[in-house]
Amino acid sequence: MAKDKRAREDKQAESAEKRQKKDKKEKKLKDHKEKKSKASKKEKKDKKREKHRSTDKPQIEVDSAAVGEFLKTNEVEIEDPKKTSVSPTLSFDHLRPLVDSRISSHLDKYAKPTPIQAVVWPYLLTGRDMVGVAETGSGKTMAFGVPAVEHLLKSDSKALQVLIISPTRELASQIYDNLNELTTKVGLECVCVYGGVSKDEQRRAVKRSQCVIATPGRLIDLIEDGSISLDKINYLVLDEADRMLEKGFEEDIKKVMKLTNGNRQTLMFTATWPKEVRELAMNFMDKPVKVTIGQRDELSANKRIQQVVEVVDPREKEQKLLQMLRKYQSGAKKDDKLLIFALYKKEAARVEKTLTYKGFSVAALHGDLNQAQRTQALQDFKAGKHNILLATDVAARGLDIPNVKVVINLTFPLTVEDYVHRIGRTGRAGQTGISHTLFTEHEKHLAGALMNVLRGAGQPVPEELLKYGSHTKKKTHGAYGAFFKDVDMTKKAKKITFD
Ligand SMILES: Nc1ncnc2c1ncn2[C@@H]1O[C@H](COP(=O)(O)OP(=O)(O)OP(=O)(O)O)[C@@H](O)[C@H]1O
Repeated sequence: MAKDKRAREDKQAESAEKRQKKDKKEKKLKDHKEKKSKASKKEKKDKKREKHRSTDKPQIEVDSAAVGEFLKTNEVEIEDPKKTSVSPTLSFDHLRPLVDSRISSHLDKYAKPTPIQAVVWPYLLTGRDMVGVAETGSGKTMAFGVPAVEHLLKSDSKALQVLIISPTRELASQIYDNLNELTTKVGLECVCVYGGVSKDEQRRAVKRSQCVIATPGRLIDLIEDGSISLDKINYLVLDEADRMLEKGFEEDIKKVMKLTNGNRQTLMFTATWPKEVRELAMNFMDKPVKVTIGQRDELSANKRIQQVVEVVDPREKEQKLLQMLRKYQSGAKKDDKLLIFALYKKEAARVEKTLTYKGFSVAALHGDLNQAQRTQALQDFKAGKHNILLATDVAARGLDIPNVKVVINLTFPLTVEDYVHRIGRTGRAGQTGISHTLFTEHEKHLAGALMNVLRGAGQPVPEELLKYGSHTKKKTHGAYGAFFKDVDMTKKAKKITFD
């Protein structure tokens, strides 16, 4: 009996083992099939993506010696994991065969592409993901804007496909103005979506647009109330990308990215690209080309800006400010445009009052003002109605205000990246400019990083700055992202309102 039982058990064990082996084999086969089908789906997707993006017009042969010279003089660095061979569009003649004639004719107002435009256009027009780093005022808006419009023209769909995200309302509005000229010309529509103003018109415009320029807060509001859908977005730009990836915006960006088309082309543009945000950036891109103009991976300022740094006692700052204003707006320079940066909203409001009282013509731009006041201040400064603008870091990035001759840093910003952006409001599009910075012991932890920027741009380092040593406090991921954030002031207060 026992023998029979054991034999039965042996048989059962044997068939269980056989079944297990069979299951294993079947699972392996199934996995293999799934993998294969996934790979072929991806291949098809990639092919479709390339086909959709690639240009079929013949490219003009570019003189390789001229290209070599161009890359060298402009200190161009290109890191391309796919090692694609493309020639920069050194002139608009090189661009013309690659884009719709209405786009190239729109650019006729310029003599030639700026270096960042020349290098990134050929890559972007073939659908590559991109990190583009180039100095302030070097034409990055059109660097991503021209391929965006060409991308839309190549598409058969009239759906919302291009999304450009910016950290501030004023910058979103400026990008909109730039792109709207171009999209109107080619029969497409753009919409600008930002907080502080009514949503109704934005909702209506979204319905008929192919391109949206947005600040993250209002964009998410419109997504949540069902007024905007991102599932067809297949060309996405983060302008001021390092700021957009900082704490404060990071979660919003992650949310937005998830809702866009998985097949999307992703672009990140900025003048400063700190190491702290690079890893996060890579999560959103597929083998991006990285183009750097004149930076060599270091934080660097526009070399056409003369940088003056004065180390002062914090109590002397306002006195010094008055001296500077007299100096920079004297005689023939009396109508020169001057931008003063404060760090805090209250500080900006107080100094504006003092200067107005002393007879200066000042406009103010900071987060304690409502959107209408902010827009008016910027407009008045641009139009020359006021020749001084007193602002917080809401105006530090991206704003392209013609003829700002001098930038004054009354209070040093929280990071040296912000310093580079602030002073970059002058010396734009090939012009020169002056920045004058008051530096106090409160900022001594930034002295080392500031000295590096000064040296990198061939600017003098004041003796008094040296006394703080070259100690550089490492920038933390959330250093300023949490400090500045545009919030919708029409919304009930459920978020903390930063400047
Ligand atoms: N090819 C060109 N030639 C001359 N000027 C140009 C060209 N392309 C753009 N510009 C002008 O250069 C100025 C600066 O451009 P833009 O605002 O795009 O700079 P940016 O690189 O984005 O600067 P920031 O880093 O401060 O945001 C604008 O006034 C723009 O009209």
